[in-house]
Amino acid sequence: MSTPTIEWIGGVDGHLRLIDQTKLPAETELLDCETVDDVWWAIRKLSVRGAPAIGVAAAYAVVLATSDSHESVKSACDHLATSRPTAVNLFWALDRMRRVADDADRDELAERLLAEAKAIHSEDAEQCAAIGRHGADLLEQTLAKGSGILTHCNTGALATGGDGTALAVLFELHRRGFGPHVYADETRPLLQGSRLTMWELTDRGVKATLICDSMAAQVMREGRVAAAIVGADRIAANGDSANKIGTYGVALHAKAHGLPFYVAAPTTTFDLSLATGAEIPIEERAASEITKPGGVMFAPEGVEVYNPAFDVAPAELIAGIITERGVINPVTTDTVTKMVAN
Ligand SMILES: CSC[C@H]1O[C@H](OP(=O)(O)O)[C@H](O)[C@@H]1O
Repeated sequence: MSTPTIEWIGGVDGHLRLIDQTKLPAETELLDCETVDDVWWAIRKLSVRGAPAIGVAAAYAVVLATSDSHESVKSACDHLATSRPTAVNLFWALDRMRRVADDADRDELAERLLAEAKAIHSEDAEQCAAIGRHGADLLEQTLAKGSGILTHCNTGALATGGDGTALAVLFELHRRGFGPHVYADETRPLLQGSRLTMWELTDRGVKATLICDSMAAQVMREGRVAAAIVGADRIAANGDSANKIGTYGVALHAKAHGLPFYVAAPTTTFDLSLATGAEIPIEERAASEITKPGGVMFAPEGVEVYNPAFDVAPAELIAGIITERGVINPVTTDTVTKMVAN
């Protein structure tokens, strides 16, 4: 992927440039965000999406506020926090920006904010690389070369400030000559798997097969995959992990077929203030994403719709959580806290 998912253009008076992911794979359209609200809408519409990428984009958005006043920075952070509720990286990144603003004098505010946003971005890229290495080490030890590995949604460069989380592991396995065969769930209703993951895997030359979400159990039953690996949007202190809707089903299917189910996420995706996944806020999105995607009528007008964007895989279904610091296994409050707490 030659075009960066997220790029700051210019200096403190610059702007944020994003790939508009709602237009992929048909076209690679760039979105130039000049205001905080431009980024708010980009996050809300999933022009930029994926827990780490949302955090990085929000950090840069704070720089777009009229950053010569602390009050404008505070209101920008408060506004951005209302864009989407589940990915904890958004709130973690905004808190980091608030702390810098609190510590900065007025005449250095803009420079300090831009430096912090760039640091959040580069740190995420390093975390992605480390997750890729730790995950590839683990799967090389536990799976036969050339194994099929199932994944759900999109967790690559499009979802992060670097090479991805679960996809970073698959990219690293590919680089090492392990030859993974990736089975990618299309991931209804917004099709991040078919539109984005297949785009990224194809671009990198990774062997990949697209399946409907409803096919995951059969693919496992036929022995086509030896494991599943997914990302996360918020992980509670006991290891319960919120991720794209359908992930809980993948975890249950993996358990039923005796296959390991892994989660890959940076420590910035953990929320130790929540004891269990029951407390994770789950975003509900518009009915039209199901009934009229792209304006095409898929259901009668006015039907009742339930559209949660995420679900929670309980820790007991997770074989290991791959972080930039190493693998959490077994997944318990004790092991999570030991790995994640600073
Ligand atoms: C690397 S985190 C990616 C994570 O975010 C996705 O959700 P969305 O596309 O709605 O932002 C999905 O849960 C992925 O696993």
